[in-house]
Amino acid sequence: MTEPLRLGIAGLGTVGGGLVRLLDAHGDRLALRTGRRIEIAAVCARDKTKDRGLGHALDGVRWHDDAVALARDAQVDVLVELIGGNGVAKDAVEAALSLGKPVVTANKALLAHDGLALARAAERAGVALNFEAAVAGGIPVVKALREGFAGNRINALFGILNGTSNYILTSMAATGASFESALAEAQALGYAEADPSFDVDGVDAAHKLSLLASLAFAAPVDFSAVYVEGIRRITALDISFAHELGFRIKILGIARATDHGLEVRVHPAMVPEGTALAHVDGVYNGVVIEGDFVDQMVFEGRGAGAGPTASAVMADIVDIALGLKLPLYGVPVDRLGQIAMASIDRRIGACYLRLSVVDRPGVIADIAAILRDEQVSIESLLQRGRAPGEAVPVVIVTHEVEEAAMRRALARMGALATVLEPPTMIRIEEIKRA
Ligand SMILES: NC(=O)C1=CN([C@@H]2O[C@H](COP(=O)(O)OP(=O)(O)OC[C@H]3O[C@@H](n4cnc5c(N)ncnc54)[C@H](O)[C@@H]3O)[C@@H](O)[C@H]2O)C=CC1
Ligand SMILES: N[C@@H](CC=O)C(=O)O
Ligand code: NA
Repeated sequence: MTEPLRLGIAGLGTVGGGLVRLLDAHGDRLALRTGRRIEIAAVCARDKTKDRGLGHALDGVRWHDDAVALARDAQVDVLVELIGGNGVAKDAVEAALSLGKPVVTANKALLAHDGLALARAAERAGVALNFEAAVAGGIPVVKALREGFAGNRINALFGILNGTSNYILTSMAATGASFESALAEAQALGYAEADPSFDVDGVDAAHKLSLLASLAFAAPVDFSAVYVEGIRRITALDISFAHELGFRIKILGIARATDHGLEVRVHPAMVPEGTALAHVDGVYNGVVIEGDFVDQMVFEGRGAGAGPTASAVMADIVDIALGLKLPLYGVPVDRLGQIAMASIDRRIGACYLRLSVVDRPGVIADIAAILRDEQVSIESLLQRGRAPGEAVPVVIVTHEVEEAAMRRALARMGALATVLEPPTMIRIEEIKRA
């Protein structure tokens, strides 16, 4: 057996703790697989005294209070960054790369903002910067895109990329849980980000989507170019109407090459019931990738949580132990292309609209007139209940419409005195086969 591979683990929370447990359980198996013992040389976290329930797994392991000092520790061969965010995590990753040490990270926020510079630093140092855990948790989707799909031009990829928001939407639909209580459960299970608004506002999914799109299209996709909308405005009423109309509400990340550029968007969507993604529930993520030769492939698995995320982190460590080293975005930074982004205004697709209107003759006629003026064609209209003079919900499903026209119509409908709240619009995504 050759020299051990000595890890420095920065962060001992959900993922770091999971990794320690995984190595404790599978150290022998991993040594057989890689021909090297994978050992923890040093760790770093905020609170040295905290009981993390890790038994004796960290006995004799050196402790650092500072993640950069951990990265620089001469006994550390690989930095495993599991702190998160763009502060000390970034400093530690940069410190490791500058010393020619490979890095494994689960930090999508860091890579979505600084991935290009860090990819350059890793290439300069001639080491790997692996991030399988950063996207779709335990699903090996980075590996799939970087290796398995290498022979394809990718036409589109889309899916459910955030476990916490999927958990919330699923709980609201299945048990009638409130948004707040479902979020609290997801937090208690270790699924949520340190700032859970990243989960519920679509930011985390957008971080992940920008990474997947960069890999898929071999061009850096700036996170700020991603259109982002979260799930806060989704109500139990929308969920129930969705079911009635044959849909499930999911928050999707979509990256698709179109004639007017690359669409990269994250938003709640009505997903047809007969598709695989409609049944990806709870903390599970689902990713669909369309390659020109391989056609469509669907991946499903746990997108968050200690075990699945640690599994992805360990897969990256094993690659390093085996000497596998691939560029962050699949191709070296100086061979990456440029790609024009399509504005969300150019999206063409059907929409679900829900309006809270005064139950009074003529209201629907006013709404229909606006839709006619903006050339929005109605597929169906549903009014539930009867409450003369009071508020009632009206649901409209449109035919395909350009986003810009839909928005103009929404603004005009929202301005009607008889429309009592800003209208809700949820895009209907016609997903072929998957
Ligand atoms: N929890 C999950 O299911 C998943 C998390 N991730 C990513 O993994 C990373 C870690 O996430 P979690 O384990 O959930 O977070 P966590 O909050 O459970 O753990 C963070 C750890 O970092 C330590 N830490 C925080 N600030 C520090 C500092 N300034 N110096 C040293 N240590 C510090 C904390 O003490 C804690 O041990 C994040 O980048 C997150 O986005 C990725 C996939 C799934
Ligand atoms: N907070 C994230 C964790 C994994 O990336 C999620 O809920 O998906
Ligand atoms: Na993954």
